[in-house]
Amino acid sequence: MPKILDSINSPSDLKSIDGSSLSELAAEIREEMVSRVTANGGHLASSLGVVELTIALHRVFDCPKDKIVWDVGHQSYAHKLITGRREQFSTLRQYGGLSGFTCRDESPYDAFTTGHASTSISAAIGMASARDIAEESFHVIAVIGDGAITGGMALEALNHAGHLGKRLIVILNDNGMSISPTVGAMSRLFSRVRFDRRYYQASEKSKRLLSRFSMGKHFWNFGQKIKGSLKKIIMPTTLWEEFGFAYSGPIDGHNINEIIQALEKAKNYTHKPALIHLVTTKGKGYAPAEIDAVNFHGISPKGSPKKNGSGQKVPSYSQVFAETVEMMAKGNPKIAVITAAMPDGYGLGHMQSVMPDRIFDVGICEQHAVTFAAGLAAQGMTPIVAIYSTFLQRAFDQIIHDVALPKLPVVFALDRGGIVGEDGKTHQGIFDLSYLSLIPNMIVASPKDENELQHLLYTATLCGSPMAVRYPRGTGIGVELEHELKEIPIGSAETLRTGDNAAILATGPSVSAALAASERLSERGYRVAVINMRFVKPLDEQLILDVARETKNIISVEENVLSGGLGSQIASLLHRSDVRGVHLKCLGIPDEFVSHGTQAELRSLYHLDANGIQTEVQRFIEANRLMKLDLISSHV
Ligand SMILES: Cc1ncc(C[n+]2csc(CCOP(=O)(O)OP(=O)(O)O)c2C)c(N)n1
Ligand SMILES: CC(=O)[C@@H](O)[C@H](O)COP(=O)(O)O
Ligand SMILES: [Mg+2]
Repeated sequence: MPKILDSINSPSDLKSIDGSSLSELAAEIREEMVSRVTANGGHLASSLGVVELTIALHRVFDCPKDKIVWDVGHQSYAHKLITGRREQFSTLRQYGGLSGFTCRDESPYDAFTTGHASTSISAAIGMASARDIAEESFHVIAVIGDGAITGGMALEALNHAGHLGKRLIVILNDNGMSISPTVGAMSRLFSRVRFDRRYYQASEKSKRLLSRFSMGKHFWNFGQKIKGSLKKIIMPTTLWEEFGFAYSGPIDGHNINEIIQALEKAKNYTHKPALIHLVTTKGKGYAPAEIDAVNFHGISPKGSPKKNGSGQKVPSYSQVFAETVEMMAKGNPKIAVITAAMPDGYGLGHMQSVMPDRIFDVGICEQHAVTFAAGLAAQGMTPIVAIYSTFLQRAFDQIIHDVALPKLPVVFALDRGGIVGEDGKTHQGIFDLSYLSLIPNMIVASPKDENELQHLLYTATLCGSPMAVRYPRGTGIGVELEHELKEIPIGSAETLRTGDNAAILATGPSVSAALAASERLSERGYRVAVINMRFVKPLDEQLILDVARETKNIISVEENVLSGGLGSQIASLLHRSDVRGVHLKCLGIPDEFVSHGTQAELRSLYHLDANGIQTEVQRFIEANRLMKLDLISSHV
């Protein structure tokens, strides 16, 4: 039987189908998402939860003239399917394929480029303000989850929106979940509204009462008063109305007709922003995701786990981080861990269950997380801030002003440093070595393997300065984990292989790739040293200058932008040390955003895998040899 979805090539096709077929369409969209995402990986549960909302939005509004801003954008799969990208949907998150988030370059229906949380309301107010200045008349709708709305930016934006009083619709998609269950006082308030049957009943009763009183203005006012006092009994403050929004909810977010009615009503608020509170189920319609929304938030394509030399499963860097931190916290009562809504990504579930008072999940609030950690450190604690490399960008000033300037000993554990893969441009952790190294008092380290990760974390808790340890997404390289934690001298590099033709100075996961490249080069007669630059700041200056003088050919390798990273710091060292006749080649990410694809594909693209490094080093040595020969012959 032909599918309704196959006939939807744009939102106008959706508008032309009969209202009674919309539930069937929702089921088809879910089927398509489940089959593709379980095969290729991606963010499944969030997208499943907003299928009815997406259909309702595209029925009621006229995109791309009207603007829908999806917060984070990880829930936009149904939107992509409806807005002309159905045929490319199988390429989602693959190299050259569709992005996993909304992206202005990808489609005119993607009003805003997203990936990081809590931006939607700010962007939507900006669009609404531009519209009003230009005297245009489209609608702007921000769709934000109960997790993302706890982010500082969202709260700042609500404050601004209430002040401006512009026409704008905010849809709160409340499913009780961030990646893990949503935390915080706001989420407590939402769950009271969600689960308090009295509120539903009270609002139903007040609706009936109001309809009776609707004959005259006097009665209408009286009815509003009753409604107001009922709300006050159940919700101590009518939060949204106090913020200056017209509030409607809670609404069943899986009932298309109810959503459509609420949207139609919200369209008519012309001098005030409107907020619609939808209650949805994360993972809706796919039992495994409804039961386990945490693990179905984002899923990987099926793959077999990597094994180490003795056939055991190789742990991920995140697992090693979590085990090390828990072990250190057991022996040191000063250690506390702070996560910004990512306990699962960091593997902190076990520690949360056995030491709940030593882990603080602050919600999607990276800026607050950092200054909160500074407060802990100011009182003698040793806080470990566990924030992915890309999300820590949010807290740049907090790192400088609240941590580094007073030299508070805060440990930053940056998971997902370097190339992360399928999440793409918004999520690659390729700026951290630069943005952290430029900050005075900051120590920046990156382990060559999972064993060194645990030692560097231990070192960070002892060093008495702010220190960042950045490590990659995925499994370790399969080395044995030493049982005793060791302190590594700050700023010390490590020579892993000697050689006098060239020296590769690599950091993080690039070290093992450099070792493999050097081994292959030795088979071709090249003697190439490999140095593990486990500290990017401070650099082991003496070792670098020694190998530079000996080999004359230095190649730096890092999964970071070239600007301000390891290579540029080595260049600056060579320059200020006045070392003559040394050639330097820097491998890393050029001045561009790195798209989505597998980590292997992207490393290969930027010549950051063993093959790429081998080719680059060989070419570099040969070019410099030729140059030397040229110089000699021109002198003869
Ligand atoms: C600044 C930032 N911090 C953390 C994340 C990681 N993250 C992505 S989605 C998400 C949960 C969002 O929850 P919610 O907004 O309620 O959406 P839901 O998945 O429940 O639909 C988190 C923590 C992010 N994308 N951006
Ligand atoms: C949408 C988002 O920001 C997160 O879900 C992120 O994709 C998680 O990344 P990991 O899968 O690497 O934990
Ligand atoms: Mg949510």
